[in-house]
Amino acid sequence: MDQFSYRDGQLFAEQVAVADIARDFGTPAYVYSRAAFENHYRAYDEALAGRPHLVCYAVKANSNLAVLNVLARLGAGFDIVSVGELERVLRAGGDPSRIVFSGVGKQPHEMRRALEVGVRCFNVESDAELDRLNAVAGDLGVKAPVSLRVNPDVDAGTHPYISTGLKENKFGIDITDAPRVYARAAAMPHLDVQGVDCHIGSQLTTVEPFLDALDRVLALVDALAEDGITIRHLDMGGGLGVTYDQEQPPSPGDYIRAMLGRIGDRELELVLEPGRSIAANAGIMLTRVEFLKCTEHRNFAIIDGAMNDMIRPALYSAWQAIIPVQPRTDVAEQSWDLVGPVCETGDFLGKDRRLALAPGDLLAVRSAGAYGFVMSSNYNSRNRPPELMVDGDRVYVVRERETLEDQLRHEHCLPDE
Ligand SMILES: Cc1ncc(COP(=O)(O)O)c(C=O)c1O
Ligand SMILES: N[C@@H](CCCC[NH3+])C(=O)O
Repeated sequence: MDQFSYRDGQLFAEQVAVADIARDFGTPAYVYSRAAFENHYRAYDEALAGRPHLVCYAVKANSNLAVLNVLARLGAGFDIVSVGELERVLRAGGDPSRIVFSGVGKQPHEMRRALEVGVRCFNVESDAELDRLNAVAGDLGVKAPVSLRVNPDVDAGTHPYISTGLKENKFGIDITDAPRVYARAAAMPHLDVQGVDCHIGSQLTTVEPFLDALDRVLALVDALAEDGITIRHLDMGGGLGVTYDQEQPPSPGDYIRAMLGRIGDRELELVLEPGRSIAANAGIMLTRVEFLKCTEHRNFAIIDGAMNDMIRPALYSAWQAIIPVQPRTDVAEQSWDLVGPVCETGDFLGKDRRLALAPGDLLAVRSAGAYGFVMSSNYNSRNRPPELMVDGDRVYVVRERETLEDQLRHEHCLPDE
């Protein structure tokens, strides 16, 4: 069920009129739905009920403490890529034994902290990282639980910037080289080989690339068993896409059932790292029209949200739906480019959108819960927007709007001569 829908001619977030949120908290602003986060997480957890599994929400998609806390309360695991994400999960009440640590460039201090708190597993991406982890674990006198992230060389059929499972990508260990690296890992005194991991890309809208990758990974698991290396868990990463426009990705249930069919009766715990499919459609970004500027060539609606607030359109030419909060019928629909105040031609949130607009109108950029606020910046010295979470008929400020003082706090002029 969509938690952002029209009622009585205006957009609601759960039980709250979005226009009231704009009145009370200003724009631009990110608005999340607690129920949407919960429903999206449960779709994974329920499809895996009855067999060993761990759904590790990919923190990078939206790392707000309230989001992590809502998911932690449901018993979620977490996929992290930095010690910063680790500390966020811990502060939000996440269970360290349900955390997997991914990422190509883990620092020794990050490994140490993760070992101290007892994360579930490190997803290791290179020989050199194995050596580093073995040394750090040795210093602490512990054994580090390890999975190798393999690169299965499959085409995820997604945007090149968010495809990660091809040979030419920086991620993972070439699957053909994996048996050698597993043998090395198994011989290291401070490592405990537990699993295999792969993540082939993001915003995948069909199951075939996942199944191609899975077939290759299962062949590896079977070959390792013959070499005496037992793999206990299989982490298939994240990557399931969402509907931004007309895409029709499989539901988490269909995607999971397809994978379980291939896994068959192998005794493997299934670990998943969904980010976008839990967070994207649990949020909108609210923005207001400042000016309408029509030229001979284009119609620009200049809005108060910009590329610094949401960079996906500028970075990937990503398309996200932009809808009126209070649709109007007193002016004609026209084609508008929705552009922000930042001094870049690439500062747009949408182009050629058919909308009936007047200055002061509120717009909602949909599917903004993932890779939205987390990728925001202070470019042009703009304060980042607040994050608000709706829960039923209540709205909570889960991150305050930044102030100029927040931005300047860490900067210093040179001392006087
Ligand atoms: C290792 C890893 N796991 C999980 C994710 C989450 O992916 P998504 O948001 O597409 O589910 C990513 C990002 O693509 C990733 O790099
Ligand atoms: N940030 C990207 C996805 C990257 C996925 C992270 N591995 C997006 O907005 O689509």
